[in-house]
Amino acid sequence: MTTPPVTTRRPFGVRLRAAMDEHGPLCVGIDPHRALLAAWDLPVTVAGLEHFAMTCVEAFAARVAVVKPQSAFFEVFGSRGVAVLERVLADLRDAGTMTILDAKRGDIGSTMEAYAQAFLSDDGPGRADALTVSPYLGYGSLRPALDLAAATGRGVFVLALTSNPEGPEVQHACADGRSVAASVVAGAAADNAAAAARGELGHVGLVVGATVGDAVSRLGLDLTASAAPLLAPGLGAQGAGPAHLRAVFGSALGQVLPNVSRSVLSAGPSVTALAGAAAREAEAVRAAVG
Ligand SMILES: O=C(O)c1cc(=O)[nH]c(=O)n1[C@@H]1O[C@H](COP(=O)(O)O)[C@@H](O)[C@H]1O
Repeated sequence: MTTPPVTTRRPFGVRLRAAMDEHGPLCVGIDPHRALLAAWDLPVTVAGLEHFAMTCVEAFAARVAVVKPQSAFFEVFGSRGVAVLERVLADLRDAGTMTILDAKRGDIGSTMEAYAQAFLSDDGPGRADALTVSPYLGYGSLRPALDLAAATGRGVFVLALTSNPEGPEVQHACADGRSVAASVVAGAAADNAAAAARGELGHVGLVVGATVGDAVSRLGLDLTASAAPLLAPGLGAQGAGPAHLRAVFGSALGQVLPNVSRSVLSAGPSVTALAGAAAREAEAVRAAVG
């Protein structure tokens, strides 16, 4: 049996709550789409990627609660792109800004252990404050990531109701009288029980898109009791707005961390314009969830 690491870092949910209170509950994505590189007059090369990503770091570090780099847009450039991603994470860490690495990992437990080491351990090269993970090999297969996150003061965001139109065919499906999404929420609630008892957010977050309409109530998901931070993508480019949040999340509104990527990034390449767009979005979501 391996000895769990000892951390002096405060629990993820506590740190996230403090960041949301300080800056407003907003996560800004760094998603260097080819079209955005072109719109910023940058070449679709590693140098263009690096310029884009470092401009985002300058604009958002110490200004927003959380920054979420999307791994795919770095991986597409190969190992040099991944090196840029690691620099983004390191610079945000140095600035004291929380990060969610959006890599949506999920595999059998023994492989999940390696993903956990890579992204959630204190010496992982791609370490972030939290990692997005996919539960479709079974919630329990995520155990190495769930436990290492807890031990190192980090978190995970487990896909529950994703923002894309194809999600419901899997996530609304029922077995033994409950939906797949409900079983994911139940798993998070069990892992967050101690934090819930302290009145804190837990280390196991859930992804619930701002685009899912009435699915939370229709499927009977008790998000409030789960004490899960709720990452809510879908604002802006995917059609949802801050005004949709109340209807989607109801009494769990205080746990919601909305994400925006393209709609803020399209304000670039000016650092001032990017920071301004993020500040306006943070104000809009604070007003909507407050
Ligand atoms: O896990 C995610 O962040 C995520 C889950 C989901 O259900 N939907 C979703 O859009 N995302 C991510 O959130 C970001 C949304 O980007 P925009 O649509 O440009 O705001 C992308 O990086 C997506 O990969």
